Amino acid sequence: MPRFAANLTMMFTELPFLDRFGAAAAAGFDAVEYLFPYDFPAEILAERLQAHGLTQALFNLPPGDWAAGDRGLAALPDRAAEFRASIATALAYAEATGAGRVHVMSGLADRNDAGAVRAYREALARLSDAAGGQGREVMIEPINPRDMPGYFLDDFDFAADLIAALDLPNLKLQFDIYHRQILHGDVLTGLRQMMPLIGHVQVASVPERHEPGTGELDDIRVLRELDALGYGGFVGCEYRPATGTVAGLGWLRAFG
Ligand SMILES: O=C(O)C(=O)[C@@H](O)CO
Ligand SMILES: [Mg+2]
Repeated sequence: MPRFAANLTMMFTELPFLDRFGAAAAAGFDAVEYLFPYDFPAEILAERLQAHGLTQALFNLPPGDWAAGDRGLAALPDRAAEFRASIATALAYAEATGAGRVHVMSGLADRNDAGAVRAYREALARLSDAAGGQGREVMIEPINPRDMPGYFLDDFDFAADLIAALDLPNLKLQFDIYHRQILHGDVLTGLRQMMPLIGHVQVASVPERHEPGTGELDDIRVLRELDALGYGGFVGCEYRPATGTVAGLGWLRAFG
């Protein structure tokens, strides 16, 4: 059975960020993920994790200036120096929090631009090498253009082909079921084909991005397939609760 990680960027938003750790543990989670840890000292986050017996499943590298519209740096040739600096920042947080994997966002760029593709490949090789030295994995995640217009990595096959071509032992696919359904559909076949490449899974209903099982797809059936495929990693609950976070956790009971 996969282990479910509460996504503290989207869940428990009724509470201040640092209080979400305890709330997630009280709700039965033993792992958490979130977009970015950088607003808080790493030691404070580590203390929250330890106090509540939580595992840090994943977080993202610094994405550039999010408020100004940046959505990652990896495929941006003119931001390469900033990207290199962001590796050290992210890995210091990963070490302090014990996160076994980090997600690197590509940025907004044209996937048909050879310069962007070259920068992306170089960035992934550099990051994977640095993270691998600490025993950590690196995730890349295709994101749908409705949520993130202009995002470079917007195709699962492109991501899978790139991972295969780069052949880096710790570079993996972040398979977000929500993005997969919007981008391509054919979710079960995608999972079956790409399972050897998958290092992290996330789930939300389509199209509202609410609790699993409340949208157009039988998310519970999809999650059971993960089990059948022998997936033993984390599933990040990256959804916006429709009403309250705890009130909306009924779907988790299907998994005991
Ligand atoms: O949006 C998603 O889906 C994510 O997993 C984030 O890490 C990137 O915005
Ligand atoms: Mg996601």
